[in-house]
Amino acid sequence: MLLYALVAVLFVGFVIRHLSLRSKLPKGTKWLPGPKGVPGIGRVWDIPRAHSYKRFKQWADQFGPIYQINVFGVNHVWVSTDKIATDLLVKRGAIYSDRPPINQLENSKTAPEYLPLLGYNDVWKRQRKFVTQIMSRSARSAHQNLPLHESYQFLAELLKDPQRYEKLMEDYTGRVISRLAFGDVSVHPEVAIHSHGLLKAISPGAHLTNIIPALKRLPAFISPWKKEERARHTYERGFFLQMHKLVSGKVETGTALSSYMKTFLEKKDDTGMDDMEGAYVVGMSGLAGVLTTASALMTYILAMCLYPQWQTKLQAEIDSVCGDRMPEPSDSPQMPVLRAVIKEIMRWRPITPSSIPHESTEDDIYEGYFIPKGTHVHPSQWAITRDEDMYPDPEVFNPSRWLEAKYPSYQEPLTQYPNIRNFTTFGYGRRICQGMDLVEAEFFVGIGGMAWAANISKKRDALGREIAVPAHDYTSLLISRPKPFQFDLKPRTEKREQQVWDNYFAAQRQEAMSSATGGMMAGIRDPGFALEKTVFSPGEPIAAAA
Ligand code: HEM
Repeated sequence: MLLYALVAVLFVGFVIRHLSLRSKLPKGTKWLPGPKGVPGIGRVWDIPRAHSYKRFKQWADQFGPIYQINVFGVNHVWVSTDKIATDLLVKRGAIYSDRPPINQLENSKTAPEYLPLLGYNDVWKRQRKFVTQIMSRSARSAHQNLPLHESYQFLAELLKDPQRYEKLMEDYTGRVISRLAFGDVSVHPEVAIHSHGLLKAISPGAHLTNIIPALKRLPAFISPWKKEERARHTYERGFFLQMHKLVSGKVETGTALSSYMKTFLEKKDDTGMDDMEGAYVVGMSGLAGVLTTASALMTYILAMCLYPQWQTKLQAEIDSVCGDRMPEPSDSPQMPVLRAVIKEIMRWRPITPSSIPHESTEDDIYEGYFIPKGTHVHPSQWAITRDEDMYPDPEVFNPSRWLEAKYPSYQEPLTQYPNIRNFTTFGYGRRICQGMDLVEAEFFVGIGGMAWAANISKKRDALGREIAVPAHDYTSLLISRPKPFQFDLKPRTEKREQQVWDNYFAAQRQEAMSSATGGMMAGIRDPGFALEKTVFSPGEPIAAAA
């Protein structure tokens, strides 16, 4: 009975909100086109929980590159070209940089916790400033070698056990970010656990609260969502605090490795943040860096199964530029094909296809259309990367579109372009992703390394027939990835396999030596990692070096 009364009150609330929104159209302006709905709930029944971005793209095809839709009393604007997204979110960034609330979380806009989810307020400003500083410091420092260092272990593990690719990719990106954030590689499994927890909490498709905002007002004792969120949050908070304590202890004894947390502790007075906020902003950087980057590595395998000609072209470039060795970041200007494959992966299968919405803080008029304050603006990555004027035959994985002048997306010089910086899939304006430099380095050696080391192809069944690989069977959380599929991954040659292992053992030796001298890699050995070589006898290169 209580529940029915609540639902009735909420419904009336929606209708009133809907009608008051409709009545405020300024003179001489019009509403954006869009699918019509029922007062109060809008068009909610027509939005699927899985892959809703495909429905939003269909509506873009019908109503144009900018349209609006009401969902539970909130005005949503969907943008499907890079130009309109830039006009609104970059050029008018002063009024389009707020975030909508995430209803599953408590106070996501104001609590000094998750930087990407904060409103456009002073908490966001100080956190963003701090992250800009640590990211640019770390990009300039020796930390940029970490992806290369970690890629050696990643490739060795992948050759040994390719079907564990999802876990191995998360391990790779998790190790890099755990070293950067905490100077401690051993915590990467826990960083991954918290990344999955937060991803589920903020994904529209995972919790009804994120679709029906009013459910947030249900008292805790009848809300399973609140119970789940409190448990998740307490667990995560404990981890961030534990990392803060651990690094503080090491700073005091002079044994802390360089890390975002160490920088925070040293510069705390300048940051305007207290310990809890500092622990969160560092921890959040860690969580942002695991699942996003790993998703694109998974798409690389899928793309190579479906478009093997690009593996051949990529390997030809690698062999001609690098000879026998693995690609390294300094090879980048000579490797446009590798950069084009990376960029095409991000275009073909955007990692956050539904996009991360901005919220407007003032009424606005765009080309005669009225966009009221409080509108949730979605720069639809799925649609923008399928804009046929910019990307002809958008469903085809075609890195040539970045390499040949006949394509609209082509840019010169090829020593510099294509690159992924500021690409639509990293968002827009004042809220653009802060991890782009790191991601670029991780992709270059992670994807370049896979192409250098291994041949990927469709798997064959016992009768020698190829097992089909679905071109788009992706998960439906905010960060999307291909659902597990079967493939074959084999070393390109025996010699290459040997080199993968040699690189791996050399990296281990470097860590051991660095550890002994207290250098940058000191203490970064992963205590949980015990990789055994399958083809060559384990430990051989280490013994040879000793
Ligand atoms: C391929 C990997 C990644 C993708 C596709 C990605 C994508 C995005 C997107 C779409 C946004 C929202 C932008 C907007 O609102 O307009 C964002 C924000 C953010 N990203 Fe990334 N990201 C990636 C990796 C990373 C990494 C590795 C880090 C850090 C180590 C990171 C840190 C952040 C932060 C801190 C924000 C919040 C910025 C703000 O709200 O002011 N991201 N990212």
